[in-house]
Amino acid sequence: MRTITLGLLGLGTVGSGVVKLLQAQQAKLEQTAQVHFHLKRVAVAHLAKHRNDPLPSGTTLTDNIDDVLNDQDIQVVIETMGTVNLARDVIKKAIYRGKSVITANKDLLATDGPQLAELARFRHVDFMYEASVAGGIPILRVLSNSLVTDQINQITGIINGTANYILTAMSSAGLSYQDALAEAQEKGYAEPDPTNDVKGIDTANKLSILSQFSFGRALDPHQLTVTGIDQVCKQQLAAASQLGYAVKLLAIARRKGDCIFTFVGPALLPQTAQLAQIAGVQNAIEVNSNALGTTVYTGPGAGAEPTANSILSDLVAVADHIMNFDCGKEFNGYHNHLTTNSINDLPQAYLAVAKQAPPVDLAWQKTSTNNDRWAGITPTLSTTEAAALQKQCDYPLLPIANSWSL
Ligand SMILES: NC(=O)C1=CN([C@@H]2O[C@H](COP(=O)(O)OP(=O)(O)OC[C@H]3O[C@@H](n4cnc5c(N)ncnc54)[C@H](OP(=O)(O)O)[C@@H]3O)[C@@H](O)[C@H]2O)C=CC1
Ligand SMILES: N[C@@H](CC=O)C(=O)O
Repeated sequence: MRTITLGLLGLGTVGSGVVKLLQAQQAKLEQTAQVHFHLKRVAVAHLAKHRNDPLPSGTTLTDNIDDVLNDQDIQVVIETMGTVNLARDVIKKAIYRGKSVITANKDLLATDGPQLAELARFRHVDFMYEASVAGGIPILRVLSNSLVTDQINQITGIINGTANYILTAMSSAGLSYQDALAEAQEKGYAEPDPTNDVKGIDTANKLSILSQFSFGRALDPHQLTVTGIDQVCKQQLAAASQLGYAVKLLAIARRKGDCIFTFVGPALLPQTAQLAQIAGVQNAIEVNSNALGTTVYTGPGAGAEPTANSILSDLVAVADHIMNFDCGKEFNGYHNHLTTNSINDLPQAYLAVAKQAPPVDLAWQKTSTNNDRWAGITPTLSTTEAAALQKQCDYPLLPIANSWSL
């Protein structure tokens, strides 16, 4: 059996998951791919750090990334370090040296994905990143393979495990925001710096990748209007629940003609909606398309083994291409010229929470009181009307998902 030699960059939550699963599923992997995988080198930042699991025999640990890049035996580099600038440099070098690359680094993909994909195509190597969106859910392959002949109209996702874990823990277990975040960090769901998780930036980065696979157009995350969950408080969650809604950090991209309308932020879903049931670290992506109608893909959105599983599914695909001298095809070769717009600018309904009752001239659909606070679901408001109402509320207005008309 032929051997494919691997190099791994990073041995944290995801990297150690890769090593563990590679060992545990070695026999099945080798039978499926008809290849023996040899993990030759693993690069880390801190050589002396205590590691729970020993590396397989024949694998060496280094704190010099060049040991991996300069090793001519290594055909596939798996990048699980994170960071943008260092990872970009390293991945470019690996590609230039004829190595295929697998990464879970959505921050890098959101900024440099198209350029790196182009470079890999030019150098006839593979560049794959199934694990970059929704951890263990194989959503990118579903979009690029299974739905290739379907026309996608809208994708709606809960695609940050940390944020969903925090919102669930705050609303169901009554945890404080800080305690819920600490739990998500301890379980390895959060990024080393969780700012991107809680501020919606990680969600925006993943939506950019999903949009590329759904509509052939990656989004520029810097041009998206993005709101996080760091301002969502228990009073809003309780009010939403009393009124029959759940608050979720949603990513939405909807195609209308030649435009993609986007939304990234906390929003209310009716408690009966399928996405409202997604709890803890689970993620979900609802796809609305012409041929299939509505399909929903759910699973763990973060964590060592789910993410490693997605990385190793990429490895099987890369191995197949190496064996068949067929590397260099784009992971998703669909490209379209589309403009973008923000759903936030459309008239929509909101959850408003205020100390005093709101102006009586608005036809409130539902109201309730919550301790000393008043809460209600507004009718559809223009952005000007919403801004005026916001001045009377002590918490940010939260939009009702899909109340906008497009
Ligand atoms: N955690 C998750 O559930 C998911 C994470 N991802 C992505 O996967 C990537 C890794 O995340 P995660 O495993 O959580 O991160 P961790 O912080 O747990 O691990 C990072 C690893 O990279 C190593 N590293 C950092 N800098 C360098 C360097 N300069 N040279 C060599 N090694 C270095 C660290 O070494 P050392 O151990 O010595 O400190 C560590 O082993 C990120 O891009 C993240 O966004 C994607 C999906 C899910
Ligand atoms: N921090 C991320 C990890 C996976 O991408 C998350 O919580 O979803």
